Amino acid sequence: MTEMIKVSGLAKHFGPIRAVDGISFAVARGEVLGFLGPNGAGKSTTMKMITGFLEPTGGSAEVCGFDVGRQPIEVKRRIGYLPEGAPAYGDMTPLGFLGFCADVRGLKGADRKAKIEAAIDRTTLGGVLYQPIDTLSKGFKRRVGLAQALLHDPEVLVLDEPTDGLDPNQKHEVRTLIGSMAKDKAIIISTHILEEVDALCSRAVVIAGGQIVADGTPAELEARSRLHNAVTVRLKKSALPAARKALADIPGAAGLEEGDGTLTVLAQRRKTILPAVSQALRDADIAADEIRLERGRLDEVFRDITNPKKTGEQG
Ligand SMILES: Nc1ncnc2c1ncn2[C@@H]1O[C@H](COP(=O)(O)OP(=O)(O)OP(=O)(O)O)[C@@H](O)[C@H]1O
Repeated sequence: MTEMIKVSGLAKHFGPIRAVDGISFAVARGEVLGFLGPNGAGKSTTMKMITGFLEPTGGSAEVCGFDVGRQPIEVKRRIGYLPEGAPAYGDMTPLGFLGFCADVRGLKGADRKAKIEAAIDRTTLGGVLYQPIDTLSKGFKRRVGLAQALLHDPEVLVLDEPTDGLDPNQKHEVRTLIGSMAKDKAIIISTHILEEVDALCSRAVVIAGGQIVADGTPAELEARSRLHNAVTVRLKKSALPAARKALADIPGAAGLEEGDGTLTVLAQRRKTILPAVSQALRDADIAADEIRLERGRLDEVFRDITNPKKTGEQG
């Protein structure tokens, strides 16, 4: 596993505010790391330090083996950054802006032309190349920001809320684009959207109050959910009382919850209860409309681990 991004004890304090408070993690080639956290958790500040836009108060960040503080040019050559809100020069056209970015990056001649064309292609900007960026829709503005980040085909991408404010189709397009690039790059995206983590990320780091509170695959995080391995049974209302009785004493169960026409049998950690639930219903001659095994819910886990006042069952 090649580590492309390595963050060690990184910290940023703004006076008394500990925006980032000593975080460490690494991202390998082929990984899409989802950076998750509530507002003000420190996601953007961390990204600004990894990309060299903000100097850390403590700790260090490395990109492709180069230290962000000591070797900033080497780092900037290898990194593409979409800052929060995808800022660009509004009176430039996308073509003018990408040309400007190519010049700043020192691209020349045929290589410059080919890289601009490739970035336009990947972000489907062809139809708006000559329209001032200020007059573009939010979705197209975001694509201009992405095109700028991809322009030099960097090995590392840091994308701050790349799908924020986009409509569902645009979100899907941007996710597909990021997914298509994942194989040979290391990518960090920050997001509030948990389904994005499921759809796109191989790993999620959850940050709250400037500190890492969870780090694992989406499946590992879902396994920390109260609902992980629970079984939900949908029934006709008339069958509910009998089902409640039949499901009251399942081996390995941790409780029974009732929803609208559903009963959910919670499972004790690492216990499989689906066969026993099906058997109990059969034994009582109860026909269920649906029996569903729950994977666990990322949103529930996220709320639990980022809200210290609430105590959830955590592994
Ligand atoms: N330049 C600054 N001066 C003072 N405080 C700052 C500065 N930049 C960020 N902060 C504070 O640092 C904390 C972390 O902010 P940051 O923008 O990194 O959070 P975030 O996780 O990206 O939040 P969001 O999801 O809302 O974008 C917040 O309390 C914020 O107010």
